[in-house]
Amino acid sequence: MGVLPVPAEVRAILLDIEGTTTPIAFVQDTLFPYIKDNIKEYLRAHWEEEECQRDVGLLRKQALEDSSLDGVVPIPLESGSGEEELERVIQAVVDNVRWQMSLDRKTTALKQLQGHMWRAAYATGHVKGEVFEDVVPAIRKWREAGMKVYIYSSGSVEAQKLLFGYSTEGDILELFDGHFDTKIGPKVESESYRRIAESIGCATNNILFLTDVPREANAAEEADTHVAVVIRPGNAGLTDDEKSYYSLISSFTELFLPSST
Ligand SMILES: CSCCC(=O)C(=O)COP(=O)(O)O
Ligand SMILES: [Mg+2]
Repeated sequence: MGVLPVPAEVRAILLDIEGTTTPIAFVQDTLFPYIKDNIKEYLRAHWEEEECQRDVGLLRKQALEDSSLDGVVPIPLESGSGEEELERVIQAVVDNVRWQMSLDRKTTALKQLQGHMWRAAYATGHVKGEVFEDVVPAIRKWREAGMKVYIYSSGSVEAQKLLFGYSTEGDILELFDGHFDTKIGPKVESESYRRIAESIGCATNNILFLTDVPREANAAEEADTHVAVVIRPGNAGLTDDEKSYYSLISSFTELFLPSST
């Protein structure tokens, strides 16, 4: 096992979810199929609700922005009433969501709807959020050492709170000082890390960001944030250059805080 010393100026640890706190397989094989299998029924059941209409409105706007992309599915406005017309619009939403998911897009519109759909899956006990076994004990130790701990995931803040609120380790939301999603900006843009630092009330170099995705690490580093790339079972492989360039950890226990004993 390696040891990665955390620079003394780091005051906050910012965590990615998929591939970092949580197996990619849980997201790909449990969470995403739940959306694909249940979306049509969900839309039929919740269509009249304000939240559902807001989600559809966001998806429609995103589809317009995506209009130059290959395979995009536009979402028409309902013209008139009647079951057939409703089914036509719902089918367009279903096809749009399936198209976005086939490309693993991280649009806020898609992530908002997914977060709302997972609510029932977690609340009924159908799904429990998976976290790697080193995650909870390591975060507890970091917090005891005075470190702040935040989440930054493409999954919506609501989806993040469900995953950790209904996790295999119980409700572990108390471990986090705050949550960020794509509303602050995409994870592959350095400006997002500057905004996060501003929101936390620290400098970008007071933050250590842990992620499985080198493009995200690169964006954070451009903003002068410390980074380490996390290697977990099931994560995408790294190139030799990435392996030699980035600090790597395969467990949170490998982080060594200056004040740890
Ligand atoms: C918050 S659970 C859902 C995860 C998700 O939808 C996703 O896109 C994961 O992205 P991440 O930024 O955590 O790698
Ligand atoms: Mg990730």
